[in-house]
Amino acid sequence: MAPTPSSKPVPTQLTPSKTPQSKHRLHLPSVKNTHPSPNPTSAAKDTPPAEHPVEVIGRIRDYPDQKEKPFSALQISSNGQMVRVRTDIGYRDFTLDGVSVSEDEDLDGFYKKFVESRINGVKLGEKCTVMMYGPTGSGKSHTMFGCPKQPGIVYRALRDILGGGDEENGEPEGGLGIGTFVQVAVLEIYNEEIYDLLSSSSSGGVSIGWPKGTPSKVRLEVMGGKAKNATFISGNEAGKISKEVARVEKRRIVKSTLCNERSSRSHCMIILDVPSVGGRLMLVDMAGSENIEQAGQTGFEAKMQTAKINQGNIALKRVVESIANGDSYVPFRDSKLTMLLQDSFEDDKSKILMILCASPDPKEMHKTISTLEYGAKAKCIVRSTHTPNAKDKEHSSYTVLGSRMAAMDQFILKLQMENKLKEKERDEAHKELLRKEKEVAELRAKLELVEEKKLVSKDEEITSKVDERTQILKAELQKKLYECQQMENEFDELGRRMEEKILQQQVEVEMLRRRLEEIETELCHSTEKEYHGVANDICWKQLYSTTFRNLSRRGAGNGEIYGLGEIYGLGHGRGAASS
Ligand SMILES: Nc1ncnc2c1ncn2[C@@H]1O[C@H](COP(=O)(O)OP(=O)(O)OP(=O)(O)O)[C@@H](O)[C@H]1O
Repeated sequence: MAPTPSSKPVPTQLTPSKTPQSKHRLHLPSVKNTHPSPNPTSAAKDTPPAEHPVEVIGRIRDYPDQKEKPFSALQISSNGQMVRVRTDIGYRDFTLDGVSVSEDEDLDGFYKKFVESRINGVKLGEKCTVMMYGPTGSGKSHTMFGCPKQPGIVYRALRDILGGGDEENGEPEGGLGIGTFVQVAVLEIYNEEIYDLLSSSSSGGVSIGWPKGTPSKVRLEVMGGKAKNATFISGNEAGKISKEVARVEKRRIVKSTLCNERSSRSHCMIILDVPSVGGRLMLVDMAGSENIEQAGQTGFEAKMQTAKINQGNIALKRVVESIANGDSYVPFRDSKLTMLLQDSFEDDKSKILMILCASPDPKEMHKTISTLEYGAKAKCIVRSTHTPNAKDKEHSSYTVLGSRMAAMDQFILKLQMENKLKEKERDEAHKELLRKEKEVAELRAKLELVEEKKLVSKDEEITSKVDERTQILKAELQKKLYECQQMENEFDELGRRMEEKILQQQVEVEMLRRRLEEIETELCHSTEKEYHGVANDICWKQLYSTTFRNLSRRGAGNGEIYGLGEIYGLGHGRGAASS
């Protein structure tokens, strides 16, 4: 565990400097660190041992210009718990829980010495808030986020909680770099508004100080000390979550001031939850605590901005003072920053590690003194378990009730406003619904129309197909009829020609028969004659029988046409017959 004022006694003797090379080291008589409460009533005899929930560590940055180092305005006691600030008229000493000089102790050493034990506590279920406080350019963001060579608290804490590998050496621990499951939210508080840096909404947000086309930031409200509806990234891979945090951290609003070329104009809050054990780590990089003139801000708007940025710092200062003074009312509601930090101060299980950043430059002396004064006040915060007397009780309950009522009034007012907004949203949603319903009805009607048209066109299609088919069939029928007609005509022609032939043959046969008769008659006449009769008779009889044999064998009955020559056996072919 990191040293706490109550747990680590401060040596009363001078101790030799362990790091003689440091020009900040000084042999100072150590002050007994008794943490006297500024409220004398709380220092009663029977008061139980007080707990100091705020541990204050000083971190002195390097000289901005390494070549021309001015004489340091700061000196650190050998026990590393006291800072002496040299002023023109003397010096002022501040006792803290630890002081680290960047020149002697790099970020790794600083983390291991003052932060690591807190992070280990979170892994076991503790709640811890680490906040960076100091003027602009004093090294708050450097300590919190680091630089390419040295990762800052944020990335070291992520690696330690998630159990990732040694990224510096490029070696994953356990080979995978995977560990405890965490949920991380990244918020920005600018101009008294909370923005969700993880949200990538492209609408409904605002994009201030951010190039066109990049997703705008989403504004959040505080509800019950927490940012309502904040986006979380969750997982167990340190590398992935670190990359995402580094990416969105760049979305913070920065501006060049006299004191810092890239000055954070907003407070940045990284909230890391370890759900398995109920641990919570809040890392807060606050905007510079400079005043308007020192920041070199000119113009009404710029001054107003710086004033608003300072509102968080001033409110936190008042909160610290109120708690340290033991006031019954603590003005947490004075700024968004303090509203979100209320749990860190009020939850008995929560611890705060306040890192005061300061420059050794004598020109920054006044800012350094103011920062250290603030730290000294924070160190005075005690959490006692004392039981107040009746009068105290009555007074405090009256004040508490009053403040609670005021807070409730504010809450009711806010709820009423939210209600009105919701009603407006509901009305708009209703109107939208009606509009959509109308659209749906119109679309339905259109659909029905299209379907009807489809049906009609289907009928038409069928009819046209039937017509087409009918036409084809008709054409085929016509063709067949024509062919039949042709065949009939041919048949008729053939029949007619056959009849003609038969007729012709009958005529020829008749002629032949008559000729035969004539021949027979002639033959009969000739029988009466003596000599000539026998031979001729035989000859004509032979001719007669041959002719009739031929006729009966190849007669006109088979459709063939023969000439007379052929019938008489005198020659072949039609030519012969016709001649
Ligand atoms: N210990 C250090 N070693 C080296 N450089 C440092 C150290 N501390 C701060 N710086 C450098 O000084 C410059 C200002 O530091 P940084 O931005 O961290 O200041 P800051 O306190 O966060 O200022 P602001 O409030 O304006 O944002 C940066 O360029 C940073 O890298």
